[in-house]
Amino acid sequence: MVLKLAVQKGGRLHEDSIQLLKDCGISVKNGHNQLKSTAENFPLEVYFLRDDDIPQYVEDAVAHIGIVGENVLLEKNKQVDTVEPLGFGKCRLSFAVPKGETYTNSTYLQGKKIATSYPFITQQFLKEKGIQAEIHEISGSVELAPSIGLADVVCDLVSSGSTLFMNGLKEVETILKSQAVLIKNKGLGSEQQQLLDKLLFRIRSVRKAKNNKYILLNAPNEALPKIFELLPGMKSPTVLPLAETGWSSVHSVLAEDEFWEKIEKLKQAGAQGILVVPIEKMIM
Ligand SMILES: Nc1ncnc2c1ncn2[C@@H]1O[C@H](COP(=O)(O)OP(=O)(O)OP(=O)(O)O)[C@@H](O)[C@H]1O
Ligand SMILES: O=P(O)(O)OC[C@H]1O[C@H](OP(=O)(O)OP(=O)(O)O)[C@H](O)[C@@H]1O
Ligand SMILES: [Mg+2]
Repeated sequence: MVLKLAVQKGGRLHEDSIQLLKDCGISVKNGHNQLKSTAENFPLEVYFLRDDDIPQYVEDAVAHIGIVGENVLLEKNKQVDTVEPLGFGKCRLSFAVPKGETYTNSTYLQGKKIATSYPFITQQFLKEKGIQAEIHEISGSVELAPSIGLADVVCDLVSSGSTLFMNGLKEVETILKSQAVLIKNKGLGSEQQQLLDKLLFRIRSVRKAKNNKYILLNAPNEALPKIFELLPGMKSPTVLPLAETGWSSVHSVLAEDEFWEKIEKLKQAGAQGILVVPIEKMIM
């Protein structure tokens, strides 16, 4: 019994997908042009595919699970379950217009010609807003469309915005925020579900660890109550006496997103010699 996983063959999600497996202790070798690989130390078979095909493969149970962007998942509109967001491949699907244009709201799009690789999502948005527009589907280099007279507007993926900028366009409306997600077939057997649960446990431990830091600091004992308030830790902070009397070392875990704010407050409360180290795995 193996779990079959579909990942992107190349492109934006490939490396992060393989790295995630690696962080989960699963090594997958994929040589050049190799489209299938078996993990060495987990009952996992990996298929390397165009991302567009992944939802269909998972719906059909050719692959039990897959890693794909939410943008592709929504566009393909297949019957699969989303299991877990994976925190990479973050981007948004937005309308963009030539930078000299004035766009106040979506009524601007009425009667316009829109170039996109996401005709289904774009059409849904227009329908919700009651707008009639012409959608011109193209599979790549969408940002070029206005400058060569193919369209008035584009609806495409944006991350840093540099592709839009380089093509004289400006982002005017975001219709979807996306990241890579783990999807699964709706009718998984119990053995595959068990393997998926095992994999998911590892993925969650890895992701939790990435979102947290281990913090060590020294503080005078009278500052400890204030410091405990700032550092609840996984259960409660670890406190060890320092060789110098009246001082302690405090160890705890801190969420990445509240990191800088907390560090300031800890310093104000009397913390010194603060060390922050990455956590490799975090099992709750
Ligand atoms: N600029 C970006 N920053 C971050 N994530 C992105 C960016 N562009 C795309 N993505 C995400 O990565 C996914 C794959 O993007 P990529 O450009 O590699 O797709 P593709 O060219 O369609 O590849 P394929 O050859 O597999 O069809 C997208 O569907 C999206 O979820
Ligand atoms: O806002 P930015 O950071 O510039 O990123 C946006 C660009 O990234 C993606 O294309 P990608 O570079 O993956 O090439 P592709 O269109 O050939 O897949 C997307 O289709 C945009 O063109
Ligand atoms: Mg694709």
